Amino acid sequence: MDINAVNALTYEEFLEIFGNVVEKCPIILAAIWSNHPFRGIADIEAQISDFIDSLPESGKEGILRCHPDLSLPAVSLTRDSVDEQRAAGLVCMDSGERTLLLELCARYRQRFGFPFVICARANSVESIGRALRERVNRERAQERERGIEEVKKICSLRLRQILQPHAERSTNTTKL
Ligand SMILES: NC(=O)N[C@H]1NC(=O)NC1=O
Repeated sequence: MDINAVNALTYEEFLEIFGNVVEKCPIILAAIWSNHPFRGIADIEAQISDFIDSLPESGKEGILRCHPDLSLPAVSLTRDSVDEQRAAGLVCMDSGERTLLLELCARYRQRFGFPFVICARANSVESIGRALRERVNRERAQERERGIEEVKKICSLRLRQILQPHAERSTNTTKL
């Protein structure tokens, strides 16, 4: 889909196609629709990023809370999340690795009050495990910002998946 096709969409169609580029936050896309026509993919991305940056801390934490924990059963995930977690190799983990990851995610959520968010497509089971062990010990403000950076990476790849579906993307399957 090119940018002219995007700009020709109705609001409802736009939301249907792009509504989940920030996980379960269609309101962000509903908001940036006010500024269309868009100049290109970078423009859409910048507008989403600016909108997120303009939110208070509670709003940013709200966005993080819309993300599922890694490694949950596929039935409770959006299609996008399932594909991303598969790309990182999270669906191939053995039960020991899964239990460890879930425990670390629970510890993180308990400490910060929002889930651990990382761009799965840019990582492997191994690097996700490493990042979790490191990030669980950080400060809340630091993790709020880091989580939002990861949300933006996820968003960028989801936008490219829609607008440039044939471009190459990284997939990793390394073990924990
Ligand atoms: N918790 C978390 O990081 N979730 C996600 N990461 C990603 O790339 N897709 C997700 O749903």
